[in-house]
Amino acid sequence: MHEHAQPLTVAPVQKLQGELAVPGDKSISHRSIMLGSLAQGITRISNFLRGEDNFSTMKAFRSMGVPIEDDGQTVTVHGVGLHGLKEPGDLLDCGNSGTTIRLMTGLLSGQSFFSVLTGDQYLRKRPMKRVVEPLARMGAQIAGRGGGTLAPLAITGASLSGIDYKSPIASAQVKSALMLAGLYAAGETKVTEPSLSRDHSERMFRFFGADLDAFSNGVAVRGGRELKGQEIVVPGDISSAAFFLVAALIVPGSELLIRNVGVNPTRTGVIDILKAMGGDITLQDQREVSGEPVADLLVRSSRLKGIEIGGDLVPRAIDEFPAICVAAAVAEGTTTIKDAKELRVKETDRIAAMASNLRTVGAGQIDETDDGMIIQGVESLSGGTVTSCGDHRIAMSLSVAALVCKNEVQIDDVSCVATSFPGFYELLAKVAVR
Ligand SMILES: O=C(O)C1=C[C@@H](OP(=O)(O)O)[C@@H](O)[C@H](O)C1
Ligand SMILES: C=C(OP(=O)(O)O)C(=O)O
Repeated sequence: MHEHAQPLTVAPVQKLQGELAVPGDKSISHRSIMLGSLAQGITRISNFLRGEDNFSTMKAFRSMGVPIEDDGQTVTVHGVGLHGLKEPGDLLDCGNSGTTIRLMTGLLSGQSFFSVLTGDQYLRKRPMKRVVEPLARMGAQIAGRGGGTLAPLAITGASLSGIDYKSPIASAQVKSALMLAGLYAAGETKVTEPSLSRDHSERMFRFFGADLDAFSNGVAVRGGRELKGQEIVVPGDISSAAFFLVAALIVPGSELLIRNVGVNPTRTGVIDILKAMGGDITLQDQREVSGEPVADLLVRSSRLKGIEIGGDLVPRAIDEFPAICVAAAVAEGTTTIKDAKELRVKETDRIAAMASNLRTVGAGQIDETDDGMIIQGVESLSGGTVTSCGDHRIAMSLSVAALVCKNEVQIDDVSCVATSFPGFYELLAKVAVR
């Protein structure tokens, strides 16, 4: 929980109607600051996500001597070149952001200085061995709590050599950490994944002129080539749009047009899943912006049915499972989620958090498994007092569930929503008919 907990009561709605645009993509916003900082020349970023996680990344680069301005419209990064970062004078605090700490661990491994990465109480519990271990094989010198598996992580810059890494998990954070280290490594750094995770790093590396090959299940980066500053327009975050997709599907009589959403195929698992459940979602005006596919999403309320979700779909929808659980809770029949063990090591254990909170608001039978859960849908939910567990996606998912509860839902702390979706409740109020 944040220092100042912000409890909130969410009441049911009649329906959702209208148009909205969700804020910029979190993953792409992080990467635009990182590559912009390492590039030569200026990078201008519009629709940058002004969420706490991205501010953590911004602050870290500022404290390594990168001038970054934000006039409220455009973020301007004055790149210092591949070898222009300066030793930070203090700890780099990554706050709640797994993406910041894991990508920075890779990036900092190949610098010529010492740095220490830490984060909040949740981040300091999340597994770091997944990046520390392959980076150590490249020659990185990283020490940390728990035998180097937990933050804070202390990194002594070292000279790195490329490796051919077969990652046991489909994780864009692991892949991207090695890609960033690869920019500084001798030879080629290759990462193969069990199934392709989000490929924003691959796309942005190419956009900035890095030397890389992307293939169906991974990427190879060759270091040394300077990057060039770019103009980046960040698409809306499909992970944020997901809350409105689920909300409009489950509240009868709703219709929403969500404009300007990133629909990179490595991220559209949530659309595939909701459509397979019977959801009426249409992609309109598909286009490409800064090397990323974008569309407007039209969603109409639908009678959903339970399905089985597993395999390659899971990494393509990893952050949307809390919202998908809400859809499953009011769908007809059984939804089975498997191959999703990664959900247990996010900001909180998202399997346990959703199972227990949904039970509290009157969901049907929910059984947790090691790598997922089995949810029996019910006609309607009742309401009650739930906990966000300090996790932004849990807070927003429970807020969506509240829209179809018979009674109000009290959430203990929604301050965490600012991590990825500042303005979420204002947008919800804008399209809610009460
Ligand atoms: O690379 C990224 O920007 C992200 C990768 C995913 O994490 P993993 O790499 O741990 O799957 C995702 O859950 C996270 O929100 C953002
Ligand atoms: C898991 C998430 O982010 P991170 O790993 O960057 O903390 C998320 O945003 O749902």
